[in-house]
Amino acid sequence: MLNIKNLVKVYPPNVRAVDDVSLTLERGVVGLIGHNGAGKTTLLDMLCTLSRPTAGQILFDGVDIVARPDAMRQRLGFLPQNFGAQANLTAQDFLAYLAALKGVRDPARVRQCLELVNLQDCARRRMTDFSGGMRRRLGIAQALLGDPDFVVVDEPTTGLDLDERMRFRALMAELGRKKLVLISTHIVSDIENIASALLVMDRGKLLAQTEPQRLLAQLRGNIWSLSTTQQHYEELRESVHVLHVLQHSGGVDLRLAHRERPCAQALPLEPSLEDALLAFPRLNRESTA
Ligand SMILES: Nc1ncnc2c1ncn2[C@@H]1O[C@H](COP(=O)(O)OP(=O)(O)OP(=O)(O)O)[C@@H](O)[C@H]1O
Repeated sequence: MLNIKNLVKVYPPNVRAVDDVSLTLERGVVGLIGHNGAGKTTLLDMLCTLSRPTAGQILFDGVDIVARPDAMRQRLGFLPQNFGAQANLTAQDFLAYLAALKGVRDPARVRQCLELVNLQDCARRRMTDFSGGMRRRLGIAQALLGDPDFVVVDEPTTGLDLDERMRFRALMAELGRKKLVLISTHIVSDIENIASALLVMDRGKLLAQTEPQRLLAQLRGNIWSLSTTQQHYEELRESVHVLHVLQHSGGVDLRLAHRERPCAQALPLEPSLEDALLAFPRLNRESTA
C-alpha cells in the first residue's frame, strides 16, 4: 500500500530531519513513536504532501505521490498536530464546508462522521464554544469525511479525557481493519493493544519497523527496578538510563534501562511500550556505538 524508499528531508542549513528512511506498510494501525525532534512530523508532512522530500520516493499503491500529490490527497484523511477549528461556525456547517472542498457528495456523511466521534448532539453548537477535547474529536471527524484509505493522525489525543481516549482507540482499531491508519504519538497508551506495527524514529533515522511484541522481546533483560538511597541514585544516573523516579522518605524507587544488571540489588522487570519509547533509542545507540 505505502512504500517509502530512501526518503530524506534536509532543512537549511543542514538539519537531516528525515535521514534515508525506507519502509513498506499495509493496512492496519501503525504507531509512529520517537522523542521530540525525532523527525515524526517531518515524515508525516511529506506523506500528506504538505512538504516535498529532498530526496527519495513515496509510492501509494504504486503511484508516485511526490510527482502526483493530488492522487494522495484524494485518498488521505489527515489530523494535524495543531488542528484548531477556531472558525465561528457550527460543527455541522464546518464539516459541510470541508466536505464540499473535498468533493464529498453524500449529504449523510457529515452526520455519520459526527456520530463516529460522538459529537452528533453538538452538531448545531458553535466550535468557538467547544472544549479542547471536542475540537480534537471534530478534527478526527473531518479527517474521515472522504472515507479515506489512508488516515494520518499526529498527536491525536492531546486534550482528550480518559473516556475520549478509549473511544478514540476503539475508533482507530475499527478503521484499521480496512485502512492504513498511521498514528504519531508520545502517549504510548494511544497505540497499545491496537497497533499491529510500530515505527521507532530517532534523530531522523528509522530505528525499527517491528511488531509491538517483538520490540518488547528485544527490550527484555534491559529494564530493572531498584529501591535505593538518594546518594546511590545520584551516582547511578551518571551511567544508567533512569526511566522513572519515585522519591519517598526512605529513599528512591527507580525504573532503569541498562544492557546488564546495573547493581546486585536491581531486579529485572517486564518491559512496557512506554519503556520502548523512552529507552529503545538510547539502548540502540549504545549497542551500535
Ligand atoms: N521548518 C524547519 N526548519 C528547520 N528545522 C526544522 C523545521 N521543522 C523541524 N525542524 C527540525 O527537524 C527535526 C525534526 O523535527 P520534527 O518536528 O519532524 O520532529 P518530531 O519527531 O515531530 O518532534 P515532536 O514530537 O516534538 O513534534 C528537529 O531537529 C527540528 O528542530
